[in-house]
Amino acid sequence: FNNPHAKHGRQAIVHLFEWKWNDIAAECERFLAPKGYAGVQISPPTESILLTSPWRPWWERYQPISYNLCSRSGNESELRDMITRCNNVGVNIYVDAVINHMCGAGGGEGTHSTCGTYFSAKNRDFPSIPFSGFDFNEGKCKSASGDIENYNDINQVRDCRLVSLLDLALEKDYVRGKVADYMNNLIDMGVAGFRVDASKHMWPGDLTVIYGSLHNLNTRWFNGGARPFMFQEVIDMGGEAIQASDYFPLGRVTEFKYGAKIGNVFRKWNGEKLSYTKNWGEGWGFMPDGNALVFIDNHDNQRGHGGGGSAILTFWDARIYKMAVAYMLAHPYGVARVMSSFRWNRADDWQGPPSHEDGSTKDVQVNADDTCGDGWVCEHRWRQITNMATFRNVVDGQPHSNWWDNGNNQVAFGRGNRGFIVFNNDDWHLDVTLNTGMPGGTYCDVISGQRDGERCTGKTINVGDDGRAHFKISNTEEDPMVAIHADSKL
Ligand SMILES: O=C(/C=C/c1ccc(O)c(O)c1)N[C@@H](Cc1ccc(O)cc1)C(=O)NCCCOc1c(-c2ccc(O)c(O)c2)oc2cc(O)cc(O)c2c1=O
Ligand SMILES: [Ca+2]
Repeated sequence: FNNPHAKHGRQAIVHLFEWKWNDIAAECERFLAPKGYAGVQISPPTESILLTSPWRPWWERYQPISYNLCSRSGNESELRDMITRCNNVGVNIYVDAVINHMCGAGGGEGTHSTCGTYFSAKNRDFPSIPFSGFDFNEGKCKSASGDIENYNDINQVRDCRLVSLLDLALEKDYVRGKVADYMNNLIDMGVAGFRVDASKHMWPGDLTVIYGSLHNLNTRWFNGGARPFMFQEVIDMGGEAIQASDYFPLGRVTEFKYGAKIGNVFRKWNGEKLSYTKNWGEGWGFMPDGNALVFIDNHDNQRGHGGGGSAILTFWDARIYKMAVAYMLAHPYGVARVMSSFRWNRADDWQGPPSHEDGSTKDVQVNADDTCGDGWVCEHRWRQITNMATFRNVVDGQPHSNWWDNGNNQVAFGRGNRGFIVFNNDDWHLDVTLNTGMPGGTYCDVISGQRDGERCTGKTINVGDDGRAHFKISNTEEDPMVAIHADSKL
């Protein structure tokens, strides 16, 4: 369950948060495949409650009311079409699976759902699946309110309602069967795996049984016997009864400490310095490399709450955000996920995706310069990030090597003989000759530009036969970093 089944040596996953299926399909063909992204994490594809107060918040999709594949992003046939088109160009699809709960207990009853299916929250009645009152944990939860009140009581965290969300009784064969049917339907369509939402709130034993009943991946696109890639969302910043390691036997786990620490390092908060990251990875207390799914920000903590607090870097802090994403993509630790966001009014962090008056999601607008518009941020399309996704592919398998630092916030490191990156996060010039470990030759910097035939559109770096090169990076540059790799050599 730890293998993303990436194709053609591709490495990075992109979370196309709230994108419609038709836009994702187009993006796979026109951008993600050509640029070498490995796959896409898509928003929950199931029918959810339809909330109007506040107006269509992004988190309504995390309140399922049926397993009909009909949502803000499109219907079942659009989903099938997108999965097929992305798979056909070697871009995998990973589904955000919300299987811990249904909608909030106060969700009311009726057909206020994304596809008009009837449900009743107060009667815990979801006839489309069907789930009835017997299929929820009401009786099992021992807290006074029925909601989780104490995060150090592991029984409450698993068996009580997370912020009033109706909690599924996943120890029941019937419920396990319905959840597995939902996931197997998607596997048979061709998805490569799942991001499992709110995993902290489900017993590992129940998840073990559910994952055990999942089909192998569709052999139209994957090798026989391929098991779905599973990565569990577990917000573990330390200090709670539940540990990320409880979920290691189930697949990869989100490492929330990664984004929190790297945010402090690049913001230079709490005395952190870039030169301290010489032993980045397990040396910083993160989970073992083979268990980790890493990211700078995610859909929840980019809004300032969730795992990581105010240190989390986002597209709002563009200059140091690009440095942190570049660092993540250059470093060998973990499976890397790049966030792709939409803009919202900072005071209204509940806001959903760019949409029309009727609440329907707007198409993604792609500009002539390959950036996005109309509220879509498309961080994954920013040249510095895209080129570093390519860097990660080119250096795959090469060890972290040739570390240098100035004892403060200027550092450099290589990946064997296939890549090298230099950062200047100090308030003064960087001007130094370093051993890159790379073959002599002329290389294009892939941050300020890239190789275009026999010329560089950005900076040019000359590496001597001794592997040494001279780097000059002013602290006032737009992007105070330089990266070269085997495929950017003239
Ligand atoms: O802010 C939010 C939504 C956050 C959210 C949504 C999806 C996620 O995957 C996630 O990690 C967070 N939701 C708002 C509004 C809200 C939504 C539903 C509800 O019943 C009550 C309120 C909010 O203020 N939520 C309370 C704080 C965030 O508490 C939530 C967490 C959560 C937060 C911290 C933890 O350590 C943790 O283990 C779980 O997970 C969710 C998972 C869901 O599938 C749906 C949710 O509503 C939530 C969720 O509310
Ligand atoms: Ca639960």
